[in-house]
Formats: sequence, structure tokens, C-alpha cells
Amino acid sequence: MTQDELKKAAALAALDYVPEGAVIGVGTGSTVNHFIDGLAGIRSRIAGAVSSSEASSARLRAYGIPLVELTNVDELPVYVDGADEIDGGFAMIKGGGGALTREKIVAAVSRRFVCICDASKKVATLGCFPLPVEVIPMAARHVSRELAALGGKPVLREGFTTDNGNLILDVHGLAITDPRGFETRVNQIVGVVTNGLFAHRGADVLLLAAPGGVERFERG
Ligand SMILES: O=C[C@H](O)[C@H](O)[C@H](O)COP(=O)(O)O
Repeated sequence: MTQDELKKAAALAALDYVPEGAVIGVGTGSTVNHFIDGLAGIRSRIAGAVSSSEASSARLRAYGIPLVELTNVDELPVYVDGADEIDGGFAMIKGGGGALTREKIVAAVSRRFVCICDASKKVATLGCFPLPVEVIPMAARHVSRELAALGGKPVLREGFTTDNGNLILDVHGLAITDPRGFETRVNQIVGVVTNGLFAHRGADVLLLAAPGGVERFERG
């Protein structure tokens, strides 16, 4: 199976977690695109979706799935999203597509985070994938220096602007042994909007697709 076929298998398994009649949270990325495609087949069963990016909104809209503003919702029963890496404690690095801030906001109001991944995303220690950090443009040099002082090698994502009008620094060379502590530490740098560590709000369910099938893991 190709990596994309594995992503699709994980994404379709997440349809089991979509409650009847609910408004659900929808993430961003190539794995989530498969989920949205699957959701289209059951769209009459849901009330709508809160989207985490302009890209996902466009795909949901194309299928006629009603978009709901997060400002009109207090809580979502489930949020389905991919990850760039996930560790054994259900902490993740996200934001490879630059959608980390809206993803973190939608995840924060969701009761259950269902993470959909192919098996290559499962790691012992987070950080092989460069950690995305969204920054206010005027703070980019300052934040870069601070991240370097923490031991990383920040690289500006050239030619990329987030849906919020900000920049992304991708931090290479990290081995994140304390995901919660590092998430907090990076958030304290002035000028950082969000970082791509989802440790304080990690996944609740992991659907991990390997050639032998989709394994389901639940946080205890
Ligand atoms: O900003 C993008 C998101 O965090 C994605 O969920 C993440 O990058 C995984 O993307 P993909 O499903 O394309 O591997």
C-alpha cells in the first residue's frame, strides 16, 4: 500500500466516530482530505462542520457540507485531524500545512480528538519533523533567536503566509523529551502565536494505518 492509501484507510476509519446529527470539528491536510471525501458520503447524517483552515472549508463547501462558525458553538463532540508526528503519550507535532493555530483552537473546544495517521507518523520522541511555530511577522527575527537559544535551528518557511496573515518558523534539530514543558516554554516567547506541539491537548484516539490494517488506540 502507498502512504496515501494508508492515510485514506485511517481517514475512513474515523467515520465511525462521527455522531449522528452533530456538528463536528474538521482538521487540515492530505489525510483529512480523505476524511472529508468520506464525510461527503454521510453528509445527511451530520448537522455541519467547524473547519480549521480555508483549504478544508473549500473542500467541505464543495461537497455541500454546512460550515459552522466556531463563534456559534460552545463545544464539539469530536475533532478529526492528522498529525506530522505522534508519540506514545498521544502528544503530537502538527502544522506541516501551516494550519496549527486554528487547529489548536478547534481542538480546544472538542471533547474528543481523533488523530488519523499512517504508521510512519508514530515516533518514540517528537522532533525529527521540524516543529512549526506561527509568529507575528515583525517578531520573526526575535523569535528565531529565542528558539535557537532553546537548542533548535529555526528556518523561515519561505513564501508562506498562514490563514491568519502570519509567518511560520520550522524548528529543526529538536528531540522533545518533555512535550508539555516545551510547548509551554515556546508559547512564552513574545511574538509566538502558537506552536505545533499538541501535548497539553493531545489526541484521545489514534487511528494508525499500517499495511495489515488500521489499529485503534485510546488514551487511558
Ligand atoms: O497544518 C497541517 C496539519 O497539522 C496536518 O494535520 C498535518 O500537517 C498532517 O498533514 P498530512 O495529513 O498531510 O500528513
